[in-house]
Amino acid sequence: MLPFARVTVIGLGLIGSSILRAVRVHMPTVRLTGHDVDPDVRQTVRALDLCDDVTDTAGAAVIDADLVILCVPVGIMGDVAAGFAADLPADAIVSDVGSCKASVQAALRAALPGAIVIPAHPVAGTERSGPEAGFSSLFHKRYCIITPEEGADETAIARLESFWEKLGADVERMDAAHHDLVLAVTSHLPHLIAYTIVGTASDLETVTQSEVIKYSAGGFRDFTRIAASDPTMWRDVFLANKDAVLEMLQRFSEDLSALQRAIRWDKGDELFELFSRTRAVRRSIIEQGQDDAREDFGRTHE
Ligand SMILES: NC(=O)c1ccc[n+]([C@@H]2O[C@H](COP(=O)([O-])OP(=O)(O)OC[C@H]3O[C@@H](n4cnc5c(N)ncnc54)[C@H](O)[C@@H]3O)[C@@H](O)[C@H]2O)c1
Ligand SMILES: O=C(O)C(=O)C[C@]1(C(=O)O)C=C[C@@H](O)C=C1
Repeated sequence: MLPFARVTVIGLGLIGSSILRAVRVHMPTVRLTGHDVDPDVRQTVRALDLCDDVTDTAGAAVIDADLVILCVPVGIMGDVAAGFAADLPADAIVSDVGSCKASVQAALRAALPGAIVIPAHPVAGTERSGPEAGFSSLFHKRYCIITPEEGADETAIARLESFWEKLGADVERMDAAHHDLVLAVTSHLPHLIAYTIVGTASDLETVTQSEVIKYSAGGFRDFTRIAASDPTMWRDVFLANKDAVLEMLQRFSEDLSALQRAIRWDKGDELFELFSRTRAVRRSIIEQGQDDAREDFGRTHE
């Protein structure tokens, strides 16, 4: 049995359009409605025929929905929800895909008093954005973390879990604050480091006469992929998950200083020990099969 018959997606970029495509593949009888604030995006989604209806307002998109998923940048989730609050059916479940959860949860709760809100985060994405960047297998074998508030309706949680499982995701539950700490180190800090290193290299271009870009090989290239990620999305994530990111950044800075000291004082054994530990982390990720989907993605889309 299908968990929902009428699904509305608000924000039709990479993640929103991937959800539409995945629902079409895995639950083809579901009626899909989409809305995006950008008329060009709405036009593209219509041309790609990704859903049954594309509406010009958020209110019109939610009016007969039984699941509404917000796929907009985390900094505007609350405003977008407030914009459709008056049109939301009382029994509709509202969810989101935001990359951090505590602040989004609070914003949705404030914008939609009395509504059934079950936040979620599919831990799957790419550096690309917009409706043309989406693809139906994005969530396949990737985690989707659901962060229900204490006391949230178990039936609603189970329906949302079933929805994500049907899209191919492995669903886990987590407390929102814990989610934000974990993702600060596994996702947000790596993006911050990539933005920094590519920014530093590009500042150095005048000194190195463009050789940084010219000779950029494997390592730097990998960083440039991450550093090409959407500026609006990531500005919002860092501001919305400020406390957890700053805490992880503090730890990272201390570890970087220790590494700096080890290099200065020729402590080769310390460097070797760290690099051996990090190699083991990579191996255990591969052994758990966590990297397969990403490698498939790279082959298809680069
Ligand atoms: N990109 C990733 O790797 C990734 C992964 C998991 C979760 N997320 C989360 O998914 C959400 C969307 O990210 P994305 O990568 O799809 O971004 P995107 O830029 O591809 O799409 C966002 C869409 O939201 C629309 N939008 C902006 N303001 C709006 C408004 N007021 N009303 C309606 N639509 C509006 C934009 O026009 C755009 O089409 C973010 O919250 C992000 O944190 C992203
Ligand atoms: O692969 C990428 O490009 C991503 O950045 C995806 C990624 C991640 O950091 O893993 C980015 C943000 C999300 O909220 C979830 C997934």
